[in-house]
Amino acid sequence: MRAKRVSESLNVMNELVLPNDTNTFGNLMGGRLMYWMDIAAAYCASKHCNAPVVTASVDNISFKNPIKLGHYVHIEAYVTRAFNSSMEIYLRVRGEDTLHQFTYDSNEAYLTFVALDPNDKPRSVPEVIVETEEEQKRYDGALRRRQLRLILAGKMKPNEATELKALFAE
Ligand SMILES: CC(=O)SCCNC(=O)CCNC(=O)[C@H](O)C(C)(C)COP(=O)(O)OP(=O)(O)OC[C@H]1O[C@@H](n2cnc3c(N)ncnc32)[C@H](O)[C@@H]1OP(=O)(O)O
Repeated sequence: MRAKRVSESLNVMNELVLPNDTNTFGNLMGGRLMYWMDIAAAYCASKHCNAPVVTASVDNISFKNPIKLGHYVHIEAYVTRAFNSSMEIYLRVRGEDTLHQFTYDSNEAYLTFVALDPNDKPRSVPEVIVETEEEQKRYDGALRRRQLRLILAGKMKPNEATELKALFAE
C-alpha cells in the first residue's frame, strides 16, 4: 500500500453561519460546528485511505472564541498519523468577518477514524509521509494521544502506554 503525503488529503471546508445555525446570542451552536468538523475530517480520512470510514473518537474540544452570525467558518483538516486501521485527523477552526476583514481562531481538535472493508471490518490504511515541521510535530505526538484515548476508552492498560508514561517521567 503506497504511503501518502499529508497534503494529498488536506481538506478545507468553508461554511456561512446562518440564523438557523445560531443560539440566542447570535453565535454558532457548538453542535452544528462539531457536525461540520466531523464531515470535514471524515472526508480527509476517507481520501487518505480511499475507503469508507467511521468516527471512532473525538478528543477534547474547547471553544475558544464564538463564531458570529454572518461570519464564515473555515475548517482545515489533515491526517497527522495512520496506525493499522485508524487515522488521527487534526482540525483547526477559524472564523472570518469578511466585512471588517479579520479572521480569528475558534477551536481545534483531534478526531480518530477507522477504515472499513466491504464487510464493515477494520482494514489497513496507508502510512503518512510528513513534509513540514508542523506535520512532524503532530506526527510525533500522535502516538501519545492515541495511547491516552485508548486508555480512556478502556482499550489499553495504562502500563502498556510506554510513550505516554515517558512523557511524565521526563
Ligand atoms: C463519519 C461518522 O460520523 S460515522 C458514525 C459514528 N461512528 C460510528 O458509528 C462508529 C461505531 N464504532 C465502530 O464501528 C467500531 O467501534 C470501530 C470500527 C470504531 C472499532 O471497531 P472495533 O471492533 O473496536 O475494532 P478494534 O478494537 O479492532 O479497533 C480497530 C481500530 O479502531 C481503533 N479504536 C477503537 N476504539 C477506539 C477509540 N475509542 N478511539 C480511538 N481509536 C479507537 C483501534 O485502536 C484500532 O486502531 P488500529 O487498527 O489503527 O490499531
